[in-house]
Amino acid sequence: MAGIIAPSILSADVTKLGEDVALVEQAGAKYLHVDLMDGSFVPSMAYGPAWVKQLRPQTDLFLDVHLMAVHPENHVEELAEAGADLIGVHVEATPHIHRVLQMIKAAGVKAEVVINPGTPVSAIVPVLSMVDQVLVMTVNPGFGGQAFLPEMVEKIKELSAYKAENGLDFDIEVDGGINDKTIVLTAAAGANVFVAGSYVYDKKDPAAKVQQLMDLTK
Ligand SMILES: O=C(CO)[C@H](O)[C@H](O)COP(=O)(O)O
Ligand SMILES: [Fe+2]
Repeated sequence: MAGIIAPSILSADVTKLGEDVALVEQAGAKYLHVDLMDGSFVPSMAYGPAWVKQLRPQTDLFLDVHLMAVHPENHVEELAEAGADLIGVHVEATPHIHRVLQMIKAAGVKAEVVINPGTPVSAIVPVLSMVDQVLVMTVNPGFGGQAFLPEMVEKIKELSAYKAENGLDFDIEVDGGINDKTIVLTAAAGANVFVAGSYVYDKKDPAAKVQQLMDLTK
C-alpha cells in the first residue's frame, strides 16, 4: 500500500497558510501535520487549537495533530472540538498516557502515542492495543529542519516486528528529517505515514516534493 504523506505546516509560510495548504492538498497529500508546541515540553512555541479550528473549514485533509505539551489532557477536548482528526500525545509528557489516550478516543478522535528518540519501544507496549497510530520521532522534537537520526531505523523495525507478532493494527508514522533518502529507509523499516516539513516547504515547488515523496513509497 502506498505511504501517506503528511506535510508539516511548521515549515509553511504563515502569512499565506491557506495557499500553502491548498498546494499540498492538490498535489495528493492526504494528511496535514499540525505541530503544537508549548514552550515547556519543547523549547519553542507553535500554533494552538485556534489554528486547528481555522484550518478545519479550509481543507479536507486529515488533520494530524502532534501535541508537544505538558498536561496534554488540558488540550484534548478543545482540539477535538476544533476539528482534529487525530491527536498525538508524547508518552514522556504525562504519567497518565493510558488515561489521555482514553480521553482522545472518548472525544471521537483517533489516538496516537508518540516517542522521543531517547525513549524505547518498551515504554509504549502497554498502550499499543489502544492506539490508531504510533509516531516514532526521528529527531528530537521542537524544531523543523533537523537532521534525521539514523539509529531510529532499528526502533521502527522493532515496533513493526512487535506489531506483526502480536497481530496489532496501527499506522507507524515518522517525523523529523524526512526527505527523498530517509523516506525510503523508514518505509523499508515499516513506517507508512511520513511527516515532511522543511523538505516540502523550503523548496521552490512544494507540490512536486509531495508527488516525489508519494512516488518513493509506492
Ligand atoms: O514535530 C516536529 C518538530 O518537533 C515537526 O513535525 C518536524 O520537525 C518536521 O520538520 P522537518 O521535516 O523539517 O524535520
Ligand atoms: Fe511533528
